[in-house]
Amino acid sequence: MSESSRPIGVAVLGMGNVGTEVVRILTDKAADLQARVGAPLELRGVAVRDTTRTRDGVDPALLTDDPMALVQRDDVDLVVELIGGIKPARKLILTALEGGKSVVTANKALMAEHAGELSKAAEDRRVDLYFEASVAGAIPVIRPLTQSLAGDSVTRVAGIVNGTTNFILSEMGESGAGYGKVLAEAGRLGYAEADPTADVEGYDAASKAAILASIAFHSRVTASEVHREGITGISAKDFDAAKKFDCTIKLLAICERIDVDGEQKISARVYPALVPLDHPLATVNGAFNAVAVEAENAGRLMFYGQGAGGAPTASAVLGDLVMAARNRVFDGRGPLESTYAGLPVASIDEVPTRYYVSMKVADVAGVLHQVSGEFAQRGISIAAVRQEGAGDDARLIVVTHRASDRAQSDTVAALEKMDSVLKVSSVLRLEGTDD
Ligand SMILES: NC(=O)c1ccc[n+]([C@@H]2O[C@H](COP(=O)([O-])OP(=O)(O)OC[C@H]3O[C@@H](n4cnc5c(N)ncnc54)[C@H](O)[C@@H]3O)[C@@H](O)[C@H]2O)c1
Ligand SMILES: N[C@@H](CCO)C(=O)O
Ligand code: NA
Repeated sequence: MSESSRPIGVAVLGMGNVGTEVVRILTDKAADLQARVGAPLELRGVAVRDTTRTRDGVDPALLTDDPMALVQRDDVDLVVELIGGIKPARKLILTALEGGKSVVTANKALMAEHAGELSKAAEDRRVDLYFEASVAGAIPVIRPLTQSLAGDSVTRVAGIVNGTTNFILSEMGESGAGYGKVLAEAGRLGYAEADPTADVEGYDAASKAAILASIAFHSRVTASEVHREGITGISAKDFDAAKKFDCTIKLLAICERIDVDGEQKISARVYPALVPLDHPLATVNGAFNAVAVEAENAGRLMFYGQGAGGAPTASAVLGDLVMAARNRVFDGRGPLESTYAGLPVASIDEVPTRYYVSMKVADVAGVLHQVSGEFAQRGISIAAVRQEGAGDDARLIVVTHRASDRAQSDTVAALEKMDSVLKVSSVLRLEGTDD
């Protein structure tokens, strides 16, 4: 062995759903990993909250409740951060990078807010910062975007990037199962975040959208710039309504380059939307994720697989770990952060969307005319109207063609004020269609 194939010291921070699987694979596959890296990966320590708890297959001597001391050890070359959240993860990663150690993380919340600071620290010390596991678990999306498509121009990245909400929506759509029960099951299966509000309110998907938009469009987009709506307002009634239009409901993350009055902007948005049953995303169920990428020369690419869960996510972490370790051995480096395009983020108001509006109306002559008049006044063309029920149960469902989201939401606000519209019961956007 050459001098460069000295063992690579690895520190793992956090031993929850993902950390446990990473440690297992590091141990079980040590020989294969060594062959792929060109040097042995040696686990120097595992930071946990409770060092007194025994953990299968882990030497208790490796456990520590002082992650900062572990990160600073001279014999640690690579740090794998799997604690999650901003504190203490940000400081630990910064310390590692500043100390000349490469970092692998699955932390989308952190990468979506602090990518600039962390990338700079990595560049200053010429070390790697990899985060494939932070978006869509096992599915390779970061590396295809930052490396395979580095010579193309990406126009759109869109799909299902949150396993927990997709699991909940799939169950609600198929069996009509109650929301709370399905969410608890998602937690038990290791899909949900430590605080599942991040999943169901769309924060997790918004973080992923920010990461995807940043790397796809060579700009910097943070989670707070992503328009975000969660799934807590979605009910069985919405699914019934969706079925009538041959659609299902999915929480989508959409990142696009759009033209706003001649200016190129980024639209990054997360919301539950109607998706036609014959669209590829409609059949992505459970904790599976799917990401469609459109690029000027490559055309359309689809990525599909397990977007959450300990072992699938650990697969992506290990992929990054092998890359970072090989770079140590062979003195290479992964791609740097690329933000040269510096595109601004569009407001949701500027984005062309399609709306589905279901309302309870007074069963009197002229209601349809009044309602369609509100859409027409704002230049919105109607694609379909359905009248259902009669008397106290008279309902009107309108599906529009594409128009600015501002015009659509203003129309809904106007409908809510009309005497003949008793209640706007459901408003959803419609995606996965051309018009
Ligand atoms: N679970 C998934 O499916 C999944 C998928 C992709 C990415 N991720 C990301 O991976 C990361 C970890 O997720 P997880 O599901 O394993 O979470 P988890 O809550 O199961 O694990 C986190 C672990 O970190 C430990 N911890 C907290 N503070 C600590 C500290 N100061 N020192 C040492 N340990 C500490 C906790 O005790 C816990 O065991 C998060 O950033 C998450 O967003 C998770
Ligand atoms: N909580 C996340 C984990 C994967 O990033 C999800 O459900 O998708
Ligand atoms: Na991934």
